[in-house]
Amino acid sequence: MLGYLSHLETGQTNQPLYLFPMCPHFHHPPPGNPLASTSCPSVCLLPPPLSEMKEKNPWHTPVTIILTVIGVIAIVTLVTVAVLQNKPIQQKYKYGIVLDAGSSHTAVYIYEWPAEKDNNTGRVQQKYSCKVKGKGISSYADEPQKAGESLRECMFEAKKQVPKNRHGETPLYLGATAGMRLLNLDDSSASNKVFQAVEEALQRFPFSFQGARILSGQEEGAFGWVTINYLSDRLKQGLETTGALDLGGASTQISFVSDSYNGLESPKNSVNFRLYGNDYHVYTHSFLCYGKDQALGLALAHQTKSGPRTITDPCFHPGYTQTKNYSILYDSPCVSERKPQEAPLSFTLSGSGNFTKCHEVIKSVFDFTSCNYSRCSFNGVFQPTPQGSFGAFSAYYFVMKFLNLTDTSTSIEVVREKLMEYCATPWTKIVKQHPKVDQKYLSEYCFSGTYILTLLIEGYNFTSETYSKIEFIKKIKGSDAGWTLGYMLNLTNMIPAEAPDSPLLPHAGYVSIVTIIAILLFALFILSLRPVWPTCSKQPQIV
Ligand SMILES: Nc1ncnc2c1ncn2[C@@H]1O[C@H](COP(=O)(O)OP(=O)(O)O)[C@@H](O)[C@H]1O
Ligand SMILES: [Ca+2]
Repeated sequence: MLGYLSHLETGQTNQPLYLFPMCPHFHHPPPGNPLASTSCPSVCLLPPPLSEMKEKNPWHTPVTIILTVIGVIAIVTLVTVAVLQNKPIQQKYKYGIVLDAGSSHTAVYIYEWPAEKDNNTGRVQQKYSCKVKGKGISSYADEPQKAGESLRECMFEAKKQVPKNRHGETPLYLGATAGMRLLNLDDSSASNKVFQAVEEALQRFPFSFQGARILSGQEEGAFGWVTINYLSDRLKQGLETTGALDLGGASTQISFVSDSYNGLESPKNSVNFRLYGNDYHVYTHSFLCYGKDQALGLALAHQTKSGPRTITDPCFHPGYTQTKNYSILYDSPCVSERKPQEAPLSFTLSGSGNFTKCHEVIKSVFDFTSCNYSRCSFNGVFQPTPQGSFGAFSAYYFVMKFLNLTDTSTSIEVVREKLMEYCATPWTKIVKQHPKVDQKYLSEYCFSGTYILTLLIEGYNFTSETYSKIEFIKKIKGSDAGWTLGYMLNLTNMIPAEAPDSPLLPHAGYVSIVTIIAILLFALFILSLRPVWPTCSKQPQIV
């Protein structure tokens, strides 16, 4: 609007309408006293009449217009530069590959992290995972070549997933766990041959192969702990940590920080870390032979001591039968010494689906009698009382998820009742209810569920209260819970011992401050023009 005062004739009332665009609102003068309302409100700077304004309006002088335009351009440029300068550059990623050679199967994990911030971590995440077809590498003891070949399909996939220009610098690790630990105990030359075969296979890929090795039980437990605490950002923020419970096929790990444990009572159960400026004394233990597949072997060995031809197994559903070979069952070093002297070739197992009896059988595979420390879990192993929250992953998750028991706010008594009912369900009904589930897994969920509960409550001494602090998890923020990420972070030195220096302000804060200052400067510039504006000393003229 050009004029700041207009007099419009309204069609019907012929009332003048006064418009003061510089005032906070327009208003009509009361009838009979048109001038009364035309006086400028005290807070409003009343502009001069149009004729005067045409001469004096500073906005209309070329210098002011140029200055304003320059001012606006300067502010826009300043803010744009501030935003762009500090904006993370188009992300480029680096990669790392870890093969988890477990007792039951091998999985390939690819991790990625922003290329320019290796050390500032909290940012490594799983990009891709591939489950190798077939069994774990330890099952290829008699044909090691095939162990190498089994990895090829997933490794070709990995080659596609990592950009070509990064292949050469991408570290590739293979870590083997309890399956290979057992094979190594049983036949070290066979285990060496398996390693040779997988190394040869992996070296053929364009990545930077860093070797294949067996992780110690301590490493497996401790890196699982690092993974879940890293993924939940507890390490970086110095928060109270979460314990880690990993249930594999051949071994199981428990790792947590306890106020009552400084590492002195049983040094072999202690792992110390300094991460982001904090010291952690982590209690960890790995029980070889107490993964769920080997534990089933222990339970079967307990029931076949005398070499019978048939057994009634309470951990399998009523109506379930299976013939098992004695030599295969007693092949594992976990039970080989207990092989009955005179046994037939095989025995037939018939399920009876009795949770209470199954619980008794499972309890018999733990030794609760000896303890040379202040407190033990089982088999004479030192363990402080479980403390804080826990993440339970791998087979803990698979089994409890299947059984619909991942909600740990459910009391232990109710969990027992549910298992009792599940185990007692006839096998034919179970198969009908789950036609798509692999029958090997399906037949064992009653055993596995009962084993998990026994391991946690009687084995590790979780109580009704501490049980509710366990969370059964598969992934955290899209990355699988497991030892592999922690293993890679450790080997690539990606968690700094000291807290990294962070910028004074986060990016958003920096941009906001620059913007506010720019706006204030602009406002100042506008106000600096104020003295040449007219004030309320003059009354508006009514035309
Ligand atoms: N869907 C599933 N249901 C039940 N158990 C599963 C499922 N997927 C994997 N598992 C079990 O999880 C365990 C994984 O153990 P694994 O990592 O191979 O052994 P370890 O860690 O002892 O070397 C195995 O007992 C395997 O049978
Ligand atoms: Ca495992």
